[in-house]
Amino acid sequence: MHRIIVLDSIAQEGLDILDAEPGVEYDVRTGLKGEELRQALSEYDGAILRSGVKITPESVAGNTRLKAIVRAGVGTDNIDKPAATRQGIVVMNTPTGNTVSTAEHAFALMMSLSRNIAAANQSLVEGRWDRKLYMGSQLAGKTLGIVGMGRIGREVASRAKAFEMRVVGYDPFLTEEQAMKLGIEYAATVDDLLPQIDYLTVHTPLTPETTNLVSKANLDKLKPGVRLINAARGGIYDEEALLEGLESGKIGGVALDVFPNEPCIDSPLFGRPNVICTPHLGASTEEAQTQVAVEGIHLLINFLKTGEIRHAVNVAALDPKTLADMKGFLNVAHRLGVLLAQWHGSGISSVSLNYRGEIASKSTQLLTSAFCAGLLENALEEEVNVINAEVLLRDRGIDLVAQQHHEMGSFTSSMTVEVSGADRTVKASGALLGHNMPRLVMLDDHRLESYLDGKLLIFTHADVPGIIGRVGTVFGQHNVNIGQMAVGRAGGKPGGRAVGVLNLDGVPSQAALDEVQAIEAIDHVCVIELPPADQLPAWLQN
Ligand SMILES: NC(=O)c1ccc[n+]([C@@H]2O[C@H](COP(=O)([O-])OP(=O)(O)OC[C@H]3O[C@@H](n4cnc5c(N)ncnc54)[C@H](O)[C@@H]3O)[C@@H](O)[C@H]2O)c1
Ligand SMILES: O=C(O)[C@H](O)COP(=O)(O)O
Repeated sequence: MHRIIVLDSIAQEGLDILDAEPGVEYDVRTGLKGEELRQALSEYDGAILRSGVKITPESVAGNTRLKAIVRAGVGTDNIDKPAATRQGIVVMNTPTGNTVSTAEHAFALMMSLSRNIAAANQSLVEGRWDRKLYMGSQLAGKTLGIVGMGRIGREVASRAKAFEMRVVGYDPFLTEEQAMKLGIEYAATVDDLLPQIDYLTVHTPLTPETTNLVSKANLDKLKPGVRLINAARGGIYDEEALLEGLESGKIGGVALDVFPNEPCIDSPLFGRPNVICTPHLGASTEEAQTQVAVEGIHLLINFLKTGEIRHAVNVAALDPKTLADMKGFLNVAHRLGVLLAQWHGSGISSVSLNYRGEIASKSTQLLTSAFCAGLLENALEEEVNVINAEVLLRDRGIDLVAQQHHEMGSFTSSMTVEVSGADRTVKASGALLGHNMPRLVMLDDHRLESYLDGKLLIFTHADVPGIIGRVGTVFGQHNVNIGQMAVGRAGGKPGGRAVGVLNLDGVPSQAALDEVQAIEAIDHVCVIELPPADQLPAWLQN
């Protein structure tokens, strides 16, 4: 049974899907924070929320159950993504469900500002008929600056064009050619855009670059009387600068839907002339809420039931077909990680992965994560999976490089991993037989073909006659059955170094290992425990 917690109020249509979904149960628990939120999250497999809940590092600390957090909306700035990633939790959003509603809200704010709708309404409510006081300004013929030409920015632009406005856009990913196609003018920088415009609307996330995009320092770049709209994130305009600009008359009006700290019920901007504020209502339409709730719930259910990852903001996407297609090789990658962690031992400082053949054109990023999960999983207290493995590895100062080679080697697909550190470098290659038979096909420079499961005894030795027989005799005497055996020679040539890999049915006693180690041609003996053949890591079990 997958358990889901709904942390914010979402549309009933989303809850209806949960009600009808077999194998899923859910609770709606809104208003949680602090320890109560941490405790609650540890009891569920998935969570869905809007902007009203803050997921901090403390909220997910020690959580070994939660696998996914879905934001029914766009901005995931209320979720500490590095903390979620470290905890192995996928964070997904619903990027398109509220685009049009938010664009319309930005537009509504712009129109309300230009025609004093809110203040004029209030004057009537208060019993005044102030026609002269509320002289407005027409949008047609005016210039609108849009910073952030993503989904919402583009919808605002197309509406502004319909209102016969001249539109100038800036976005680091907007090219002159794209601007032309959108029927807008291109600005190379925000500074180029600011002096030209009568209205400014921002549709970017809050980042170091967009914080205080309008500030006291650049007020003088604006045209007198400019009207500013923000339905993106609080903090993109410096509120002190807005106050100063309104005071001096440099700014003709301000409309805000978002605030640096929400909920915000007290601000020096509230109630001022030429200021309209709404309590983060951009996405609050029935249509948008239905879409984000339905999409968000589907994202959660699909992830929990099939492992499909869509619209993740902290990990690469993974559709069910790719997952099914790569399952066998993910298993190879994971087992190589478990093997090399033990074959190398402590002190790993770098990992280099090489993918060869058909697999090189697939999602090698995911294979790398699967390898890292295997490499770390027995060393770390916390749960390691494909979401957090790479971050946890890099956190430990381990360098990671991966390369793809599309030409085939001896196998249709293979991967080779070299692990170094503490004056030791070890190497292993893995391949897949059929759909689900992982094989070790090279260990250090020794070619071989060994199973990649269960208890292995690996021993390196001089390539001289009699070694295999003597090792077999030792295990026979100690009553440890050998299930399978593979041997390989360095460079494939006789008379040099060689390696033996035995699949054992039981763990050999120390006495048995000592006897093997005492065989003079043998220099290194190591017992390695891999998952049984039919056991997949939890993150690969869907
Ligand atoms: N008020 C609301 O209720 C509401 C609703 C939905 C979205 N939002 C917010 O609106 C914003 C935009 O949403 P979207 O769906 O259009 O996102 P989006 O990802 O489609 O677009 C964001 C755009 O911002 C651009 N950008 C990033 N840094 C920039 C910079 N320094 N200067 C200029 N452009 C920059 C990106 O290149 C991208 O094109 C987000 O912050 C989102 O959280 C608010
Ligand atoms: O980023 C978003 O999607 C908006 O800010 C909407 O937030 P909400 O879902 O809390 O209304």
